[in-house]
Amino acid sequence: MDSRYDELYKRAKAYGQEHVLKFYPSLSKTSKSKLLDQMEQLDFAELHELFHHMRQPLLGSYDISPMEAYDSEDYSAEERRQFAHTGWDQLRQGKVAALVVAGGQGSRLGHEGPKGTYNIGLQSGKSLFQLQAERLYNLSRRAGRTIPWYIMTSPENHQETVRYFQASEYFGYAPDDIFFFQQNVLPALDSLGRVLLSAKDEIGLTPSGNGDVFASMKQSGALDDLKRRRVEWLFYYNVDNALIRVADPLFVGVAAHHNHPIATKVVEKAYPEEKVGILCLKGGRPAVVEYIDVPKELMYETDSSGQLTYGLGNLSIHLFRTDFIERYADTHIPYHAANKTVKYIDDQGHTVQPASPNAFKFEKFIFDFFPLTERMTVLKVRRDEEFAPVKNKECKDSPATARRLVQDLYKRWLLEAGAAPSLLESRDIEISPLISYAGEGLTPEVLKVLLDTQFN
Ligand SMILES: CC(=O)N[C@H]1[C@@H](OP(=O)(O)O)O[C@H](CO)[C@@H](O)[C@@H]1O
Repeated sequence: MDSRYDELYKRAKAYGQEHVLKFYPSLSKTSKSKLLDQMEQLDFAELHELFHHMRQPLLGSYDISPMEAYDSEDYSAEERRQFAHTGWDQLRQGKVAALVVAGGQGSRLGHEGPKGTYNIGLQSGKSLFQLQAERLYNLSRRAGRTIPWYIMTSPENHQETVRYFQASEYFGYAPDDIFFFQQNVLPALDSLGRVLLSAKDEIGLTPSGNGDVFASMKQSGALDDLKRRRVEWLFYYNVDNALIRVADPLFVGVAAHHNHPIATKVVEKAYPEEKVGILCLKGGRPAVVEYIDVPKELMYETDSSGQLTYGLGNLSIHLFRTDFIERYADTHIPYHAANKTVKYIDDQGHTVQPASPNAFKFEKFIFDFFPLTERMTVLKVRRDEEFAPVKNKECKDSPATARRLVQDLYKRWLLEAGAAPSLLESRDIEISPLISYAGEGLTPEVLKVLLDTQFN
């Protein structure tokens, strides 16, 4: 055995994890060094700490109070104009970039491949990535300046994502203006806190959550790139929202006007059990309580007007000021533990596929950065204009519901632009984001072309 092995064995043993080397003697030379490389990346002390502290409840209902939000529907036409003007100014000056967290696979939707490559079934067959790219392209063209796009993948889908963009010629983007980087990973632990092996020569690793995004940006050079470009606002969003208004100028304008380090968009929850986190104050500071953690009594609590007291749903649409990211990229935010079913290799070397949860996965959540600022801008928007999540194969938040939401919005835009209702009654017309970002620009000429090309 070599000295590298000895050193790592000692390190692992100090934390009761030496079983990961159980099959080492029987491994090939390549497998041996692969396993040792993996071990070198592990922080055994951190894993120990994580396991032994996760049982303490992360939050209780004490300390939580409702939060105030600006309602975009309450803005006058003049205010909207002003905010949009400010936002466009920021875009024109190159002060805005977009960041999509896209580490997930489409497996829950029955799609083999990165979730962003999933097509929700619009006539055009455009993928989620393509819809986003075209919205960004539309804004970039009008701003006279490309909006840099940061794409966080996972080790599982990185190559496929990059290849997909290459094959699509980056949807018209200059490859230099898209920055791919991978999210961090860490091992899953069994009920005794032992690291699980996914093969005799491999430690099972799972993504460490969207809350690690700034750390990953820093490690990958994406943060330096952001600074080099003098970006001031980073528009953060989830890959799975088919109606995402990427880099929305109005939102940027509102955020820049108030100039708190973070701004976020919310919607009124559709029903109390909806699987969205809730925006609130915790100990007087901005926070999100994730849906799995919301205590029942808070979930159903209503105010004197019958509205949910905690009804501000988190859309995963945030703006972060770059100086905030820089300052806090290395700050430790807590891990959330989840009990999951994880396939593993047992001590005899057999593959085990458990029938019930056997392991803990650990994730950081992006919104745990919120309490680091005393105040943030919260903007309530219209759900039917901005939120069409694709999470499940069927029923709620599925491709079918998302597609309906997208088509209904297009229909409203067309009606507002003067299309005859009878024309749209039983048919869907798709509006390319290259033509309209948020319903603008649908002149009679454009309408005519749209109707002609899609009806004939
Ligand atoms: C950790 C995290 O970011 N959770 C977010 C995120 O949920 P997921 O179920 O992880 O997609 O997106 C939701 C909106 O789609 C938001 O309500 C929730 O709080």
